[in-house]
Amino acid sequence: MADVLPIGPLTRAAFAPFGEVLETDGAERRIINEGTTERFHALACAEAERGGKVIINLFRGQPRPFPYEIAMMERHPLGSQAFFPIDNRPWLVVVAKDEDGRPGLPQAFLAGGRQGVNFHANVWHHPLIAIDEVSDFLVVDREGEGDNLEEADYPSVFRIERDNW
Ligand SMILES: NC(=O)N[C@@H](O)C(=O)O
Ligand code: NI
Repeated sequence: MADVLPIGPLTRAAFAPFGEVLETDGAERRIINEGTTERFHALACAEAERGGKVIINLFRGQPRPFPYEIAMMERHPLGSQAFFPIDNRPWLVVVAKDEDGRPGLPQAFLAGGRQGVNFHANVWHHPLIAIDEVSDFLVVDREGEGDNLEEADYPSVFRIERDNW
């Protein structure tokens, strides 16, 4: 019987061990362009180790079927990876602490439609989980030499129920 994962709200404090939450609340706000624009400054810094370059992508995520099974995690040792939803729809973020080179217990967060995340380099996370509809995301991550993808399967799956948030 798969363990059902609790799903918590995405907050800066809860997500701090894994990276930053990208949102306007609590951000450094600068008024620019003769007062016509608010700049929410430096929400996170992109990392691109070993001479890699930071690239900007669009991801179009197919909605995951629920109940959804978390059976694996991945991480990017050489760079960070940031996701920001374009369609203003909620999505799921699943991360885990490292335990001797393997992902520990998954931690699931429900992200709002105006909340993004920046996974720090080498942080275990599940690949993009879109909910209910095809969803587009702006993604900032690293391109360059070296193997920037490490994957790990869990010995048993964890389940995410649709009515669990
Ligand atoms: N593979 C890829 O570019 N995407 C994953 O890293 C992901 O976290 O979705
Ligand atoms: Ni990734």
